[in-house]
Amino acid sequence: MREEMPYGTEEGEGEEVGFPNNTHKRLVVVGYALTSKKTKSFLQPKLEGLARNKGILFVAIDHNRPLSDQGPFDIVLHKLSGKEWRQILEDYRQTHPEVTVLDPPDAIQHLHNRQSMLQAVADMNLSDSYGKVGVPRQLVVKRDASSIPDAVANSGLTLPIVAKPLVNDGSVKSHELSLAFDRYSLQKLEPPLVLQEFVNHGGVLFKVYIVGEAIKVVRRFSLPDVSKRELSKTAGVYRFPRVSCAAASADDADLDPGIAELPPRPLLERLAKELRRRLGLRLFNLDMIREHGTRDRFYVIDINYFPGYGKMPEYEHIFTDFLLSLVPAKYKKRSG
Ligand SMILES: Nc1ncnc2c1ncn2[C@@H]1O[C@H](COP(=O)(O)OP(=O)(O)OP(=O)(O)O)[C@@H](O)[C@H]1O
Ligand SMILES: O=P(O)(O)O[C@H]1[C@H](OP(=O)(O)O)[C@@H](OP(=O)(O)O)[C@@H](O)[C@@H](O)[C@@H]1OP(=O)(O)O
Ligand SMILES: [Mg+2]
Ligand SMILES: [Mg+2]
Repeated sequence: MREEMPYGTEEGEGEEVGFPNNTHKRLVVVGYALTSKKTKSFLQPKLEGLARNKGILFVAIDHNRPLSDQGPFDIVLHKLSGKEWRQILEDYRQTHPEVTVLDPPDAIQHLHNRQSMLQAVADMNLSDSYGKVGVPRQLVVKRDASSIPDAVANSGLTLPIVAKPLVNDGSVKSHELSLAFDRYSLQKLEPPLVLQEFVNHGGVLFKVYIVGEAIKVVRRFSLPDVSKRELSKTAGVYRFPRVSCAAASADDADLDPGIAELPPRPLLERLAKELRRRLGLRLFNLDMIREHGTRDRFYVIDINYFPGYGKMPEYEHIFTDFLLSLVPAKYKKRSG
């Protein structure tokens, strides 16, 4: 914790800090290591402003200086790739057990492979009166693209198939997905790949954002359904752009209620709670779809670490409350 001057004496601290006069406050210091794109989308003025009012200060981590020489931090927030950075964080966690590192690098690493990413969902086998949550059937092809047609036939996977790079490291390439209408065309793609059954879902997906215990769901436009007729008439593999990320929100669209209805809250609560535990993560989102024609059959198709929270409604309130929930009560601003 950093000890601060009494309220009002520090330049630029403004009138909104809200600590009583003549008392010392302790700021919760959050060091962040994010790409410039992420910093821009996440650390928006409305977040920094609200955070400051609540006694939270965001400080950029300087990559040219040892982490231990910086801070002291209460929390380290990060989304950077690379082995070197992971090692720096692991060492820092060992030497600074009092600092909350969001999230542990090895837990994040688990999401860097599209096969292991969904394993926790498959293992859960979640099914209750609110619905059933699974993952689409999938097959991993490590090498040798020429083996794909036979592998697909033997696995019983049905077409169309979504081909996704096995490695999900945030690179542009790791988001280059294709939709294949016949199994022979898949030979054109470059393994390592995950081949996943395409599940018709009415062209709308649910982004389920998780911040600690908080959950927010939004609708996004997604790939349209593929009819049997269309499938029988089409061949080839088609690259498709980053639909879910680029697509406009589908929250205000005039949609078929059977497609647009959000997944039941109790189901999401259970799913999120269990995934937080199994993945050891507190900051992630899920892409979830409802099988078209069903009311309660859901699939998780993607999990992302530290996603675009800037697009989550009320993220600034949710995130600041979450950060405060991580520090001991004595540091929190007293209300009233
Ligand atoms: N099994 C599937 N069935 C139907 N549609 C799918 C399936 N898998 C992916 N999609 C569609 O393709 C989009 C991209 O897939 P996915 O979310 O796995 O990729 P990503 O590159 O990890 O995306 P993000 O930008 O969310 O990280 C999904 O948002 C959805 O529209
Ligand atoms: O671009 P945004 O900030 O919105 O966030 C996207 C984020 O990009 P960034 O972390 O590089 O910024 C992506 O991460 P990488 O796969 O590239 O690691 C991935 O998590 C997307 O799902 C996020 O979009 P969302 O799922 O929230 O729509
Ligand atoms: Mg996705
Ligand atoms: Mg993803």
